[in-house]
Amino acid sequence: MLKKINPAKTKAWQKLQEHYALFSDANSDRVEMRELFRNDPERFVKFSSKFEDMIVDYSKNIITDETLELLFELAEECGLKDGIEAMFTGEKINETENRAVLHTALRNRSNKPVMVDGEDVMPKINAVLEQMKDFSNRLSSGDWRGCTGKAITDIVNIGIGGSDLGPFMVTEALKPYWGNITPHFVSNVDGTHISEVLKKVCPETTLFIIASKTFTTQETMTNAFTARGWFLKNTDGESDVSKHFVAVSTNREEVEKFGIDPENMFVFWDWVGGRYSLWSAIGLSIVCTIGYDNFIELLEGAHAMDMHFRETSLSENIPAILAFIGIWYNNFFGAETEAILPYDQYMHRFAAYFQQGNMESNGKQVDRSGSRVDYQTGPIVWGEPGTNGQHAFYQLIHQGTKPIPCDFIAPAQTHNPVSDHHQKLLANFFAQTEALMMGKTEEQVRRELTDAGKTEEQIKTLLPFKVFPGNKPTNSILVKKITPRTLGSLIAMYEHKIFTQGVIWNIFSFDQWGVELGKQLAGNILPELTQDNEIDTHDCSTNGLINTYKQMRNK
Ligand SMILES: O=P(O)(O)OC[C@H]1O[C@@H](O)[C@@H](O)[C@@H](O)[C@@H]1O
Repeated sequence: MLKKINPAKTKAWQKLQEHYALFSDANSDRVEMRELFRNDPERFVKFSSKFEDMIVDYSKNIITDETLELLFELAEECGLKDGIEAMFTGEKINETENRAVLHTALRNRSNKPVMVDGEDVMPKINAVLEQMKDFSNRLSSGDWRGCTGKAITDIVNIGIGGSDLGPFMVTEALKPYWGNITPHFVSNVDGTHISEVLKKVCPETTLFIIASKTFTTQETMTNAFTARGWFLKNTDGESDVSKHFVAVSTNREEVEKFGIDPENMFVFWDWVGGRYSLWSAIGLSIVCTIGYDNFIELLEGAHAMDMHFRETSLSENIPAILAFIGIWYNNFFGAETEAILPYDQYMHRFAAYFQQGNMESNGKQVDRSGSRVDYQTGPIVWGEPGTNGQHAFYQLIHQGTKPIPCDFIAPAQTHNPVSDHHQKLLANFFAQTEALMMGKTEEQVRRELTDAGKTEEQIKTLLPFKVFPGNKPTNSILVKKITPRTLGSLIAMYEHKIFTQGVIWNIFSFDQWGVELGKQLAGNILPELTQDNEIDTHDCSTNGLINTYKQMRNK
């Protein structure tokens, strides 16, 4: 089990707090990155790690050897190493749901046994993989026929949260690997989402994958029933449903109730968390889109990162180091957010994916003993692909008042070598991380303005606005190319970063009770919306909004 240690009460935490004074804004002699770089030409070599075709450069952080040493001490005091073993060996570390956490078993390509409740889970994982392989081969070869004998050309994954974000992000990131099946994704209960997707597909050649761990999620079931209604309206009869609807779930009973043949059901298990489920049967839409072999490459890449995370000492451990640096800013510099900035258009959903990964996992205020924490936990995670972000929100990162550590991610090789686009893209990547670190001093600005022929008066007026403080931290993650394997490693790297932080913050990262309340209340309100009568069962704001909505919808 994970230890229950208040990180803020550890010796390392106290030392980190003292150490922070060196870098604090309150210290007029503070140590800044510019100086650290000036004093150590080896800083890049020292503070970067290679992993297969990936390099993670964390040298542009406000850290010294001592900072990392203290963070390693913190991790040791909090029992990180034992925690990692507990997760990999199937201990029920998701205590509030009494579940193991074994997304790593789903990509355990060594096939060594992983035991849960005395049972090796590998045979059943492999059996589902075979079923996914067979199914996707039948789809792409045209062996699986729709109701009028035509081959399937489009799949629609209906799911939400973990049953949508992972497959959507991965299929987008790996678009260059698509075969002859086009994927579509419907998640939002807003009827616009399904309506727009249904406009693009033809019932005879479309297969719906209803993806839901519980098979009770309101949004997914509503969209699934709408899809079934649309399909039946446009074809002839109930019997055809089996050729056009398959399910991915842990809940056989509900799948059968919906009318999906259990033969067409792909199972997974309660030890797969929703937001960690793309490696399970939830990845069916990925398999159908990029092919089974590429999906296996994705699993292989993740497995390689798993091994690295499990077996490498903390001082060389990439996910752990990223986690420690995150804690450093979150808990000592008071950073509230982190940006993930992929310089790769195909990865445009990567930040959104890890927004859920991070915020649902570590958005917790109660520690593992059930007490309110007295320190900050999970950061707000956000981001957009470069260079679009540069023209939108980088201003605040450069010159705003909030510290925002950023991860820059880019491939050295593009799938679309169009003239010099990629060099321009990467020039921006490198320039931004350099500018964020170096900033622009008063002296530089003064020289520039003098060279531009400005008067002393003009220089004085403009100077404060044109100075960049710099000292803004970034991690740079450069991969050779975005392949299924590299993507698998990248995702696993961030997953383990989240895990590491959760262990140290002494919170449970694998439950999500916080999403329940809204669901419950929506369930109470829905029947109140069916009639036009005035409602007075809530607070005056909620009553007022509901009653105004009822008036508006009728006029
Ligand atoms: O896969 P199902 O059960 O439909 O859940 C979909 C999503 O629901 C949300 O409320 C969260 O709990 C997510 O973690 C989950 O991925």
